[in-house]
Parts: sequence; C-alpha cells; structure tokens
Amino acid sequence: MSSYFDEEAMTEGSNTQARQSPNQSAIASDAEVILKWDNLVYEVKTKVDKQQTVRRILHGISGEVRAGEAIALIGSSGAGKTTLLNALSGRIVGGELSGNILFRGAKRNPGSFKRLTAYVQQDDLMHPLLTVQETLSYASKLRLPNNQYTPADKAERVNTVIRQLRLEAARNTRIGDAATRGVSGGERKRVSIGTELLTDPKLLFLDEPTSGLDSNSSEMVVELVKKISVEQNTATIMTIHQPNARIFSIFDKVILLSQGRLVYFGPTSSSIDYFASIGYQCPMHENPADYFVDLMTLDYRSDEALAKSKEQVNTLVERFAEYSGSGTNSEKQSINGNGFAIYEEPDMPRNNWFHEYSTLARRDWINALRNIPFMAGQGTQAVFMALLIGFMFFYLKHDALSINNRLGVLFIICVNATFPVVMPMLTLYYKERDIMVRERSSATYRVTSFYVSKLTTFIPIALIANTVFFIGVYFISHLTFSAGKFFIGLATFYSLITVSVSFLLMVGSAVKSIEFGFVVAPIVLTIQILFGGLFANPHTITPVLRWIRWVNPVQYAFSSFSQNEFRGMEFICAAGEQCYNTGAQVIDAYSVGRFTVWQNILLLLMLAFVDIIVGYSLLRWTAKPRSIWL
Ligand SMILES: Nc1ncnc2c1ncn2[C@@H]1O[C@H](COP(=O)(O)OP(=O)(O)OP(=O)(O)O)[C@@H](O)[C@H]1O
Repeated sequence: MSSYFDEEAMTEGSNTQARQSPNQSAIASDAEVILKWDNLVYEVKTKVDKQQTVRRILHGISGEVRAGEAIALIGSSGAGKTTLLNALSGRIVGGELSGNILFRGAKRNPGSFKRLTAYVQQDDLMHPLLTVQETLSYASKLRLPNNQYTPADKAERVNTVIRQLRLEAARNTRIGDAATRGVSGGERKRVSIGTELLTDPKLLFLDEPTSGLDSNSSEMVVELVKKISVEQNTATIMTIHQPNARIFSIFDKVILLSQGRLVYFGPTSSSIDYFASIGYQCPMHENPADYFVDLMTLDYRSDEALAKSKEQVNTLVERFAEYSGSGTNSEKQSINGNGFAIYEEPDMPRNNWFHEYSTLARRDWINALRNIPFMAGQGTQAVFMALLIGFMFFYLKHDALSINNRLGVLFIICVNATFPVVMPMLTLYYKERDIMVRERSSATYRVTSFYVSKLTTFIPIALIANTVFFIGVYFISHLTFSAGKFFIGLATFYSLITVSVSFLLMVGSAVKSIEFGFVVAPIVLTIQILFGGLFANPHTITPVLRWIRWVNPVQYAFSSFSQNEFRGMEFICAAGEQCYNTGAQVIDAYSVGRFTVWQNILLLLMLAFVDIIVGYSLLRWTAKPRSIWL
C-alpha cells in the first residue's frame, strides 16, 4: 500500500505544508506489516418505514499498518471510523462483516490477538478510588505473566510507563470521578493509555483519545503515543476528530473515510499533494484535516447543497479508487483468508487462578474500604435500625401480647437481611461489572477470579455491618438471653445474609442493565417477604403459589428464628384470656416447624450455593464478548 503514495508521482500541485513533519519518523518500508485488512464490508439490518433494509456501513475498505507506524482515522461524524476501528480490533458486535484481516500475516486468533494488542476506549472506565500508581500497578499484576516478570520487573514496568506518559506528578493522585475530584482529563486519558501499554502491545487501537481534551492536552496525548509507538515499535491506529494541523502532522499515515468509503489512505505528508493532484488544493493557511473533512462532509443545508456534496464525495471516492488501483497491481494482492493459518501465540502464558484472585480481592478490599459513602451507609444503617427496632420492641415480656411482638421483631430481623443488604451492594456490583467487562476485553483475568473475589469481599462486609444490628436488636428488645440461642440466631442471620449477597450477585450477573436489575431485585425481595411466613400462613397459601416456599430464604430464616426463640418458652395468659401457653403452640399455629433449625440453616446455605452457581453461569453468558472475527 505504501507505494500507492509514491511522492515522486505527485510533484504536480506540490504544497509546502506537505513536507515531512519533524514529529514524523520515516517508517522503514520493510517494517513488519502488523495488521492488513482487505475489502472490509460491514452491513446491518435496519427498518425503514417498517421495511427491513440492509444498510452498508463500510464499503470494501483495505489497508495495512506497520510496526512503529501511527495512523489517524479521520472522517466526519457517522463516517464509520469507530466501526472500522472495532472491526479491526475484533470488537464489532452484530451485523455482518466480510473481507479479510491478517495479523502478522496470519488469521487472528481471538485469545492471542487480544493479549498482543490493546484498545483504549473513548470513555476511561477505571476505579475512581485508586491512585494512578495503584491503577497501573494492579494492571501490571493482572496482565503481566509471573513467569516472565518478577514483582520488581512489574514495578519497573509501571515506573517506565509513568515516566513515558509524564505522570510523575500525578502518581499518588486518585483517579476520581464525577463525585470525587481526581486527576485531570488529560492525565486520566494517559493513565488509561498507560494500562494498555504495560504489556508492550504489538498493535494499539485508540478511539477518540483526544475527545474532551483541550488542544494542549490533545497534542501531548498524540505526541506521547507516537513517541512510545516508535520506541516500542508498536503499530498504532486511532480515530480522531478534526485534529489541529500540528496533531495531524504527527501521524505517519492517515485514513480518510466518508460515508464508509475510502477517500484517502496514505502518508500524511503526501495527503495535500494528493488532493491537489485531483483538483482540491488546500489553501495555504488552512488546517489540512479541517479542509479534508469539509470536502468529505455531506451538506444538509438544502437539497441542492446535499446533491452537490454527495457528488463531490462520489468523485473523491472514485478518484482514490482509480489512484490506488493504478500502478499498484503488483503489490495489491487481495487476501484470500482461507489460505492463511491461524496466528499462533508465541509464549504468552496466563497467571494462575490464585494470583488473579488474590490481586483482585486486595483491590476490591481497598476500593470498598475507601468508599466512605458506602461504608458509612452500611454502618449508619446498622446502628440506626438496631436502635429503632430495638426500642420499637423494647424489653419483650412473657405475656400474650409479647407473642406477636416477638414474631414481629424476628421477621424484621429477616427483612433487614434482604433489602438493606442487596440494594447498595447491587449498585456497587454493577459498577465493578462494567470495569470487569472492559478489563476482560484484553484477556486480563478469568470470570471466576472476579466472581469469587466479589463474594469474598461482599459477604464479610455485609456480615460485619449487620452483626452490629443483630446484637443491638437482640439485647435491646430482650430476645431470649442464652448463649446457645444467641449463636443459633446469629448463624441463621448470617446464612440469610449470605443468601442475599449470592442473590444480588445472581441478579447483577443475569441482568445486564442496571435499570432492569433495579426492577427485578426489589420484586423478588418483596415476594420473599410477602411469602416469608408472617403475613400468610404457609399452609393456607393457594397451591399455585405454594411452591414459592421452597425457594424462599426468608421463610427458612423466619422458621429457624421462630423455633429458636419459641421452643421451650411459656407464656403467662391473663385470667380468662385465650392465648398460647407455650412456644410450641405458637410454632404449630404459624406452621414454622416444618424443618428443624439446623435443617433450615442448611437449606439457606444450599440456596446461597445455587444462587452462586446460577449467577456465575449467567455471568459467563452475559459478559461473553460476541464480536465477529474474520
Ligand atoms: N449496529 C449498527 N446498527 C445500525 N447503524 C449502525 C450500527 N453501527 C454503526 N451504525 C451507523 O453507521 C454509521 C457509522 O457509525 P460510526 O460510529 O462508525 O461513525 P463514526 O465515524 O465513528 O462517528 P462519530 O465520529 O460520530 O463517532 C453511523 O451512521 C451509525 O449510526
């Protein structure tokens, strides 16, 4: 492809702006071709006036990128830049993609391609409570293989990246988010790029790395990326929106797209000459990128203007097709994908499961402990509810009236182990899940390590906060004072909390959208409470709904609590009053004695186990990338 742009052939209309920029390095024409794509066509089905139609988004795009080369992908909004970048990086989902893509001369193997390449997304999704150093350090622990890098090597790699991306001053600053101030936008983008550069990728994709940045920060980002790609011999392709003239000149090559078609692909330094040679001379002091984008953009201001701009785009596309087709036939062999072997990974082993798990668990604990609103919420909730419920049922006696109150307090203890545990943690889980999907798109760690790490962070946090609640309610309301009963009650409570955490992981794993997850979880929890055994006697429930009891943790917990409390109790009935004399009668009347206390606890743990397994399987399914690979 590079010979399409033989500069000698384009002396006519030569423009001084077209000279090689000082930032550009001359990439040897024999540098390894890292990625080559041929005749990429991408189509999606859409509905127009209730009629199914096929919309072609990429129209036979070809090109290549060599080691150490930086390519800018430019076009007006909707030109297909992101679509092309996604197709090349193996991230395109839905629709139909055809053509061929070769990575280092072979067909892409999704696993090794993901590990040897890197993709910096437009929005930087990182843990806001970690510092720059910690973010890079955890990424290095997770992504660099232990048998090739010692901990010292990893730390050195992090330092190198911090130096390369000029992040020394921000090293100990937290990333931050909308709620907490952290690093600047430019620094944030550089950290995001840094996490991808740690593995020394062969090929780096960046989607609009300068969007939202001022021109100084944009220039810095592009300059640094270019410098690093030369130093590390990395091929780089980035989409970029109307770069200024200085940024434009940093790139070795440029791909200009309009309406999913190629208007130019070749050296940036020859682009002005090329356009001049086909009759479009870039004015002397105009930014070439702006000029090209203006040429390629459809003008919707009037029907006439639209027709004229469409014609212009067609001409540009045709001229480039003629131009790239002529004189290059010997080099332009189309790739017949069937003839190529799948790319074999040289030696890029994975870290073992335990290393992944322990790194993620440490990161999760740091994130949780630094999440002051979350931790304070858990603590306040525990203390406030303990005092409220404790004093609501203050010092229960042994008369007939206390029976209802005892059942009430036991039931509220169950309720407190559902909503207040599930809802705040579900929010947290959704945020973490998004980051996991992002991190796993570069094969960073296994789903199991993530999932088990969440379980082993969430369960202890929920248990610790709620122990305060349980002790408070137990002693203030004066439930039966006996070590045995207290600890059996606590075991029941812990088991129910474990089910709740497992349940939230299941909902958060099964339901991709947080909005829908926040509808499903409360509905299920409300059903658990309604059928928990206090509002309706399990025996009187219509057979159509009776099965719910088998999967209802609140019912098992309420049954366990009630038996633990009432068994062996005696009540003093006032003279002439009809009441239950013994706890055993209460257990019978409320039908909470179907299973023994320990059987109930066992059933709760079994439910938790089922939730965990189902949640894990669903997470594997819902978080699985469904990209199209050529
Ligand atoms: N899966 C899809 N279904 C329907 N239309 C799609 C799909 N993917 C992309 N498109 C359409 O294809 C066109 C190109 O989209 P793409 O996101 O690649 O453009 P872009 O050049 O990156 O634009 P921008 O600079 O605005 O991000 C757009 O008109 C977009 O609406």
